[in-house]
Amino acid sequence: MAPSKFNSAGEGTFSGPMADNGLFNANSLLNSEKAVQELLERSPLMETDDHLIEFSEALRTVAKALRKAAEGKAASQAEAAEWKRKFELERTRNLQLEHKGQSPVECNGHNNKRSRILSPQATEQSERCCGTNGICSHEILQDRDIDSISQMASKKYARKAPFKLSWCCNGEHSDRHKHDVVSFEKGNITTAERSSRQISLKWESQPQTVLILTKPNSISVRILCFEMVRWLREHKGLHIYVEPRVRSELLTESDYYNFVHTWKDDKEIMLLHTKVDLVVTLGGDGTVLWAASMFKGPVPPLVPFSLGSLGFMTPFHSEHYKECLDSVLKGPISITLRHRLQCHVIRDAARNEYETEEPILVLNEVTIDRGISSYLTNLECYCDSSFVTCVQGDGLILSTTSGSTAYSLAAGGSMVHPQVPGILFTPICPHSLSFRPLIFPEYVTIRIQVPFNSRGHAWASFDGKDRKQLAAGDALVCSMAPWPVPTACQADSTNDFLRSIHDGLHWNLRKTQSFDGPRDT
Ligand SMILES: NC(=O)c1ccc[n+]([C@@H]2O[C@H](COP(=O)([O-])OP(=O)(O)OC[C@H]3O[C@@H](n4cnc5c(N)ncnc54)[C@H](O)[C@@H]3O)[C@@H](O)[C@H]2O)c1
Ligand SMILES: Nc1ncnc2c1ncn2[C@@H]1O[C@H](COP(=O)(O)OP(=O)(O)OP(=O)(O)O)[C@@H](O)[C@H]1O
Repeated sequence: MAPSKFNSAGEGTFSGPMADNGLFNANSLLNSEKAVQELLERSPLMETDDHLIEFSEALRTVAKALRKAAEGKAASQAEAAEWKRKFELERTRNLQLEHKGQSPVECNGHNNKRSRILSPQATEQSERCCGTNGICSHEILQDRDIDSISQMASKKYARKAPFKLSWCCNGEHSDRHKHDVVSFEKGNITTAERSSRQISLKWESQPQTVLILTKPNSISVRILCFEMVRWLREHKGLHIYVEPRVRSELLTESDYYNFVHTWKDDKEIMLLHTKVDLVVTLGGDGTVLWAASMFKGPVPPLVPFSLGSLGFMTPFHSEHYKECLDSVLKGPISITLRHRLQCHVIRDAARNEYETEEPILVLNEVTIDRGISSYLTNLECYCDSSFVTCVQGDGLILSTTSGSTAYSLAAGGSMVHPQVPGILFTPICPHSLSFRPLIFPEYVTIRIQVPFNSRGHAWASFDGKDRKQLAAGDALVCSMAPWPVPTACQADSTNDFLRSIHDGLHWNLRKTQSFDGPRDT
């Protein structure tokens, strides 16, 4: 019987009596007399074991040597990379100083033969980076040998292909170089600004006019409004605007409130931002959304007082309204620039785009859903000129980062800090297991198209209001609006955001694990 190459466990065995590594194939040896003979003639088993031990020892030594060599190589590569990095840093810094017309900073090393002029700033820098007795990269990198490396490097640097960066806006290339955002001096791309950072508002002259917007049908809001109007007039001497409804309420209360201004029509509302220094809201998040919706263009700074149940965007407590308003009117105040989305509904029936519908600005989100239709929505989504996906489900939310804690969150979108510029793309009940939410950068334009073969209509709603029907062939085009909503912070943007997700949503609240129990020894 021919010996099998595999044993019953599926492991490979050797077909010959003696395998390459010196191990025996027991089956073939037992089945062959010749093999037994051979075995007897060969060295005893004991001796073979000794050889094996010797061989494995030798292998271990070789492996050790190889490992040592590899470790040594990795260490020297890391060291070389570190020196290269320091060298590049130093060279860039010197080039920048040369560019500004200053001589490069030199360190005052103890054994340095070259004469070096040290500015107090440079000495301070040297002491900070290496201590008075240490060796620092500045010192070593400016020795003669390194100078020649530097010359070589600058020769190499001169061969680097030059380039320019330009910015593309709405499909058109602009030659304007955004040096304020990204610099690209001599082939090195560096980001200067990554986002709008924490913004502080400082009044250059005393605010004169305040608009107070209130949640309707709330007694506590009405009482606070009466009180606040009187205080702002008597203690701050401010002009006060309120909605026509509120003015009637004030006048019903007393003729005293005759000084309060209001408006008659939409035309006057359009001009409000030119008259009003500050907007105060008394209500919940809905009142902030309401206030934002009144301004179709620039929005004055908003001071939102919390008189609702949740209050993600309302960090000020109404009990302390005098202290809060005092400090806001004095300034400076930290503000959160809340980006808005600008939405256009484009009707297939219209002769040209933007013909009939005014753009709508949203602070939270625009939602396209199936409304009362019982059919699955079918929405084709494009980002600039690229096809994104087809939404088949209950609908889609295009949200700002401020709105990330509202409907988008309920639909599974991520929470995003409101200062992050971006557009959240969150499906509502998608009929697909793999449809995860996306976040697009702020410069894109998103187009949601109801296909011509759609079974039902879709409905768009803007910050939960103003529902508009979208028929087959209609589209909604959405991009970042140029007018954000500046809201005053209680502390700062990040602190307020974290406080709202902790207090409002009880985010990641869990009982702390007790100290006693199993632990690592
Ligand atoms: N399933 C949901 O979670 C759901 C459904 C519909 C609408 N909404 C949200 O309601 C908003 C309209 O608010 P409203 O007060 O006029 O209606 P509303 O009175 O129905 O209140 C909706 C709730 O959403 C909260 N909210 C609003 N904006 C928020 C934000 N940016 N972050 C966290 N929570 C926020 C409000 O405080 C309120 O508790 C819509 O823009 C939408 O985001 C949520
Ligand atoms: N000045 C206003 N005029 C008309 N409607 C308003 C005005 N202010 C707020 N609203 C609407 O009233 C509704 C409730 O407002 P808001 O969310 O501020 O109060 P709330 O529901 O008590 O607060 P919360 O949602 O935190 O519980 C919202 O739909 C909002 O759009």
